[in-house]
Amino acid sequence: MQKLVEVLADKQALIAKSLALVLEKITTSLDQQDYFTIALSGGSTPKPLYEALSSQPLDWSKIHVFWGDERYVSPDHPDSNQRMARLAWLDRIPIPAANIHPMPTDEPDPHLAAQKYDDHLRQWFGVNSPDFPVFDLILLGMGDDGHTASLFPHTAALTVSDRCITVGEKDGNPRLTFTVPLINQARCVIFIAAGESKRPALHQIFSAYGDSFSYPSRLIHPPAGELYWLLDAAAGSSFV
Ligand SMILES: O=C(O)[C@H](O)[C@@H](O)[C@H](O)[C@H](O)COP(=O)(O)O
Repeated sequence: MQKLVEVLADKQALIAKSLALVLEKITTSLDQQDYFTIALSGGSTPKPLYEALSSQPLDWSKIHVFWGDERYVSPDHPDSNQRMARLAWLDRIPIPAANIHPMPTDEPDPHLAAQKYDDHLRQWFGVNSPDFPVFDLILLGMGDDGHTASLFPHTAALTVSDRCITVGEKDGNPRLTFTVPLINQARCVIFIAAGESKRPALHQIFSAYGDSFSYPSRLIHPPAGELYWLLDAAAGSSFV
C-alpha cells in the first residue's frame, strides 16, 4: 500500500487538490480501460468537489458512479447522499442514467436493501463471493468521531468480512455502507477531511497504536492500492 498525507492551506486549496487528484485517476485509468468506477462519500465536505466535477469535460459515458454509504431515507430527502450528489453534480452533466448506481432505500428492511446492492455490485463487476469488487476510486470522509462511510465506532458493521454491503447505524438510524473489506480492495482510496473538529480523531488515526474500533478510519488501508489523506490546515497542520 502506498499512503500519502497532504495538508493544504485551506478548504479551497483542499478541494482544488482533490479535484486534480480525482481527474488524474480518471484520465490515467481511462487511458488503460474502457470505464472508471467511483464510489462517493456523503457529508458536507465533498459537495464543492462534486460541484467542480460538474464542469469538467470528461467522457461521462465511461464513468460509473456508486455510493459508499447512504442514509436510509428517500432519494428526495434532505439527508440523502444521492440527492446531494445529484444536485451538486450528476444532474448537471450528460451522464447516462445507467451509469448512476444509487443505493436502494425503498425496502421496508434495510438489510434487504443492503443485500440488493451487494448483489448489484457483484453482478455488475462480475465478481462472486468470497472475492470483492475492485473499485478504481473510493472517496471517503471522516467524522469527528473517526468514522468513515457509515462505519461507526463500536458497531457490528466494523466486523462484517463476508459481504460488500452492510447496515450501519448512527443514533439508532440505519444506514447502508460499504464494508471494510470492500473498501480495502480499491485501487485508490481518497479521504478528504477539513476543519479543526477533525484533529482529535486524526491524531488517533495517524498514531502508531490506537483502537480501530474506536476510530474506524484506522481500518482503511488498501493493501494493493493507494491511500491518500487530503486535509486542510485546520484539520491536519500538525501531521506534516
Ligand atoms: O453519509 C455520510 O455522512 C458520510 O459518508 C460520512 O462518512 C461523512 O463522510 C463524514 O461524516 C464526514 O462528514 P463531513 O464531510 O460533513 O464532515
